Amino acid sequence: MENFWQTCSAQLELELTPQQFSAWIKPLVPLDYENGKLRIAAPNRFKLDWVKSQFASRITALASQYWEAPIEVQFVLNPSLNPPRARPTESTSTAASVPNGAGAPAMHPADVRTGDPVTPPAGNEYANQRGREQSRINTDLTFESFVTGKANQLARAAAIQVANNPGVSYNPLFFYGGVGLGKTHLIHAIGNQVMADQPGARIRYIHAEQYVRDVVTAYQRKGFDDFKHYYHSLDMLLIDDIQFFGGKSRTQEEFFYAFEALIAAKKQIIITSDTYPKEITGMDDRLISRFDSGLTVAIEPPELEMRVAILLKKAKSEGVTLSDDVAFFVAKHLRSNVRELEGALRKILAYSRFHGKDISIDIVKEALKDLLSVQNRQISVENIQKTVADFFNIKVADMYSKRRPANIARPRQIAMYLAKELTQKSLPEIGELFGGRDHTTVLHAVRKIAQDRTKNPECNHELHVLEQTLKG
Ligand SMILES: Nc1ncnc2c1ncn2[C@@H]1O[C@H](COP(=O)(O)OP(=O)(O)OP(=O)(O)O)[C@@H](O)[C@H]1O
Repeated sequence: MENFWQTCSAQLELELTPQQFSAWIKPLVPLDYENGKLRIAAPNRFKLDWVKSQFASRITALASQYWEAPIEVQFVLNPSLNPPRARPTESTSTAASVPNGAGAPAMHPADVRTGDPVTPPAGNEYANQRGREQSRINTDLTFESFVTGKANQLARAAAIQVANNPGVSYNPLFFYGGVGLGKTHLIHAIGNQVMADQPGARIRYIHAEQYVRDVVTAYQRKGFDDFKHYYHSLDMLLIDDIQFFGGKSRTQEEFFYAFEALIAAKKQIIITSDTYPKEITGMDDRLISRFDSGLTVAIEPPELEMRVAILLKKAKSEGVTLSDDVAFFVAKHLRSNVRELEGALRKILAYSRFHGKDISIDIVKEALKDLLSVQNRQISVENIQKTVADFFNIKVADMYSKRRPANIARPRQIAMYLAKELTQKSLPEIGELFGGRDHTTVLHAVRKIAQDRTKNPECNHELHVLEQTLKG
């Protein structure tokens, strides 16, 4: 029983973020195991419900693997583990002076990904966390832990510039790019540096969804004065995934006032979004034009070498040395984003530890079986041809035809480029699949589109949309 729990927690520690592990798994206590039934105690109802909904199936799978038999896992409440403490009530919280975050008694579990505290703070804990909570900066997300490559070097340079001269150089600074490419990481890195340089600065990181919730709360409590006072008096506002404001006019209006006040006072604003300002749907034009009034920088999906560097660095920070061939194998197969790479690495480490085997390509194939088969299934040249043809409204047959009008030739070149980027096929193989074309034709297409992509934001955006569609 004890042995099982040690193995199981070691495994989960690898699979989860440190915050998740210490918030949800560490407080659990295994009670007993009998006739295929395992009982695990959670310290309170909140944790019990969350663990049940999020981790029960994983713990059950690990238990079944350990005992090599189907196991029923029961989660029970064990209040003696942690006597109930008084939760902060609204009157003891700072809801009025600090919207949501610090004021809300219970943090939404979704905030785990943003690095916000995951447990509802109580009593002294609450008081101790206040300073950190008010900025919500995740101290792990720094420039040092951010790997740079072609895909993000411009964004990083702009971030460093702004961190060195907040409110002066580019205001607002607007980062856009697909999911899991490091936008959140980069804005926390700026926040961390400014906090270190100016410990008294009033900095606030907030996810746009939380900002929307704050507006709703202010509305319900008739607390807009406090809301305005708080946001308008910040020294730096970092707002993540602003596309969530789309279609929410009251939120946009409040944000507009905050934006104007902060910019006028030369306070730095940094914004991230999954797309560039003009493409955000349901966003007021006056906000769009303001978003674009400082510096707008894209973060691209990482190239192969950068993916390898990220894997090596992340493995090293877990105390594991990954061989180059393993890192290249993973990086070649998982191309979409850094979050996916991190998840894959966690799986590999957990798998190798659980089975007591060194990490090799075979172990990686086993550990990532599901992930790799999904990738292989999704991205075939045929799939790319169909997706690109649909996107440009041409016939799939035009992908193989000899016709060369521009409205067909360009989508065909784009499809060839994507085939090279997203599949393992060689240039001659791709040529063959595009109506028996020579490999030099494919090479020309790949180079041309790669070049266009760096020069033409419109083209880059099209490719971005296509890549996201293909990766599902
Ligand atoms: N260049 C990088 N170097 C090191 N780690 C990175 C890099 N880019 C991203 N990461 C890591 O990948 C994970 C996802 O990154 P992040 O949350 O910043 O993505 P995002 O672009 O904000 O995505 P979303 O749009 O989904 O919010 C994080 O754990 C982050 O630390």
